[in-house]
Amino acid sequence: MADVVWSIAGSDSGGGAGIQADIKAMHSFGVHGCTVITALTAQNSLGVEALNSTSTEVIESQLQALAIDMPARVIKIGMLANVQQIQLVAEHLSHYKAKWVEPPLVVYDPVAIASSGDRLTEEDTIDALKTYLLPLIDVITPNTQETQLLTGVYLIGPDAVREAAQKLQQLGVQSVVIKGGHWDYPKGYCVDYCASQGQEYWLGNEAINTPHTHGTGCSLSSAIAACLAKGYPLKDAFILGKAYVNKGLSYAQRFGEGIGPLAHTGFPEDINDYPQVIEAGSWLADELDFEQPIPFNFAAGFADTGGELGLYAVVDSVDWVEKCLSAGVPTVQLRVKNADPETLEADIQTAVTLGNKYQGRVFINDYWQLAIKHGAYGVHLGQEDLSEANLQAIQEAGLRLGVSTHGFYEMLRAHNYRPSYLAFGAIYPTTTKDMTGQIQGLEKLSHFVPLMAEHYPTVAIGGIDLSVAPDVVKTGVGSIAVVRAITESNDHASAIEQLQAYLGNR
Ligand SMILES: Cc1ncc(COP(=O)(O)OP(=O)(O)O)c(N)n1
Ligand SMILES: Cc1nc(C(=O)O)sc1CCOP(=O)(O)O
Ligand SMILES: [Mg+2]
Repeated sequence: MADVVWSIAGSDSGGGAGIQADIKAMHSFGVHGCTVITALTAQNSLGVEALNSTSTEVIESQLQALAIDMPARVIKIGMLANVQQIQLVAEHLSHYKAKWVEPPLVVYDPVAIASSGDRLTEEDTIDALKTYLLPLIDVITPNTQETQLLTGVYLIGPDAVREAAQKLQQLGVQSVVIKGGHWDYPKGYCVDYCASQGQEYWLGNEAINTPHTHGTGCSLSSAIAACLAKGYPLKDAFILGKAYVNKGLSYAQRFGEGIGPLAHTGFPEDINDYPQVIEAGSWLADELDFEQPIPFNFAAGFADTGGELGLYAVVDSVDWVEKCLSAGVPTVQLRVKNADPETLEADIQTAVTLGNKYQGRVFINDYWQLAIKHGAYGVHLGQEDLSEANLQAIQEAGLRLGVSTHGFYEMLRAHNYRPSYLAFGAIYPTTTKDMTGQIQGLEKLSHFVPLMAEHYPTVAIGGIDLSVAPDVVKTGVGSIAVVRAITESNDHASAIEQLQAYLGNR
């Protein structure tokens, strides 16, 4: 079932929404889209002229044909035209979830009203949706009107959005993405929301000024479905879906007399199409009245490193700091876990002194106060540390700040802080640290690097050794960070020499 996604939805004869949009969006993300057509709409850029629902027999035969040969990793559902269709699809989904060896994830875009304002489902479907379908849904992606229709909550501000999402979760939906295309707060911006597994994610960007928005909702949910099929976590699929739609709106054009369709333009490669992660301190947070943590330590813009970091050794003792620096490693991190409080401060001080002696960059992991106190070159922090460390103090002391990221969401979150470099991990499985569920692979690394290389030195970490280093370097990443490839090699000086040769003059 590798990367197969089904779309159970209506056909749009105008080619802009429904099945047609779904297939194009899925193709853009490199998954194979299959279709189960629930209705044939006679539609153009001016509106819906006729809606011909498919019979339940015809839907069932399409489902059966696919189930026996091309089971889906993710099933995306769009328009279901009547109660019979809802019941039939729900029965099949229950069966797949109970019986398939790899049960599919289900993404539901509750298409009730077309962007032209035409209603696309019969009036009595809402109760059936709540009873039969919603309890089977992993991710629902309603727009403002659909959210209001399903929950009765009017989306007048962020708290109302949270309340509506909770109501949908009480109806059995696992995760909720509420599309903000129709809100206008803050004025001129488009803000979207995702609630999943007890976490919330807010994304925002300036609204893209085009009348050609037909198919936006179908495309967003198909992009999310495709990314989930590729194994991306929902927060990353949410980011990519939003970037895809932003790019599609920028390139959208008219084909008839009315509203043109979103353009389908492949994987979003330009950072300007990506939304901002909204969190306290970030650009839209004040407008949305986000509560600020106490103490509030947000800071953005850190001292620069003067270029790429080259070979980056991550080691747990001052002995290793010296061995690496003396063998010519340009960047070394002292990463001491379960530190002995008796020796920690002296070790940090020694590491800083060694950095000065060998003219290498020495970063201190975690212990930012001691790094400031002893004038380290820089500090390396994880995502959790960003909310807790005193970033203003690090910035004022002129230390460089490196930040770990694991995926697109964390990458864009780190971008809010404008750190000195970004690390992407874990590229491969590693035994040095538990990175379960966070392995990125080379394909994602080759998206991260061009998105961020204009703004930052880039670092790849996790499972990198001599055998894979040449592939990692081919992505264009500026630095490779390694633990075991140096500390567990038989001959660390020769491992260092080889890794540096792969990196060339980076
Ligand atoms: C270069 C580099 N990248 C990532 C990490 C991981 O840092 P963090 O997320 O803070 O996790 P710990 O290292 O503290 O376990 C790193 N140390 N260095
Ligand atoms: C410390 C660390 N951080 C990672 C991340 O992805 O953030 S992966 C990792 C371990 C790297 O060790 P090795 O080179 O031995 O695989
Ligand atoms: Mg850390």
